[in-house]
Amino acid sequence: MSNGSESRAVSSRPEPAYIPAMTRSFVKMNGAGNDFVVIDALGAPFRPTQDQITTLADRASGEGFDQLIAIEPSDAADAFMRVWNADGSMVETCGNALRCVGWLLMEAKGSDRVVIDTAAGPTTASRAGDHRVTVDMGRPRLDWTEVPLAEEMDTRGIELQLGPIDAPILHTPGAVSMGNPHVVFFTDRQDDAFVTGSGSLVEHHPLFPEGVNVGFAHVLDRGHIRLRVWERGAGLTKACGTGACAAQVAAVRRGLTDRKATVVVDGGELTIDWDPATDHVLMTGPVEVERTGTLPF
Ligand SMILES: N[C@@H](CCC[C@H](N)C(=O)O)C(=O)O
Repeated sequence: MSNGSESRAVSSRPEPAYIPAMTRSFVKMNGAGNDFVVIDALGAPFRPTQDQITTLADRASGEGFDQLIAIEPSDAADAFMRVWNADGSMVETCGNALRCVGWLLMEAKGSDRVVIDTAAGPTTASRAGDHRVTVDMGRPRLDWTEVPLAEEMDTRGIELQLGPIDAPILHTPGAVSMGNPHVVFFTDRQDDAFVTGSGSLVEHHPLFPEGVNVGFAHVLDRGHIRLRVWERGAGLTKACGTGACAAQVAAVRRGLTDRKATVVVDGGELTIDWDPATDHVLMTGPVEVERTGTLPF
């Protein structure tokens, strides 16, 4: 029969602070086509090198993803979500990943609502149907950079400072932070060559020393925007959640859409509702689990 002194003897053995995982399992997920490798780092720290991330992100030889996501412990929330782009850069947040991580946490906890902390601040995710999640993305920031183009860029400014954009610019472009930085151009030119060429030009422009996500938005009517986004550190993706919020905020500010609109992206649709009562942007969209796997590190 065991007694207190025996158990004390066992627990007093020196133990390592944590036992490093030899391999690590992951869940491959996507939100409207924007895809992620999601790691459970609640029990053991996960700090991949830039080389490991870019190798893993490769769609030909690795698992392939737009962003790598780690779910970490948090004192202030249900979890902390860490985000790396496919190029290995660590960034503030990711809207589509917040829906995926929110869904995973709600499934694990059997709850309908969770709080997820990020480097951009805490967010709340709640169920909005089967494999659908709403995330409260908080208040948009319109003063995130002091460059002359910041809040109300004009077409002449773009020509002078960003180089010619080879497309009709239909409305004044906007700069919006959803915790991460976005510029939004309103144009009906959205072909791959244009989005890739102009997107990479603007992403690396000296006006944006931290880089920027670049949206190309075509307003279809007061309730619909067709959007393609060249993402900082990831290139052209099938969807960008924070980009959809930024496009809708910029469109509302220009009187082009109602406060609630559908943003049509390459991989599906996102509903974006900029609540006038709270000034918060609510994003609703799908969550998909593709498969599970094991990382080699
Ligand atoms: N796909 C994301 C945004 C991911 C980060 C972005 N590329 C950045 O560098 O800020 C989303 O759904 O919001």
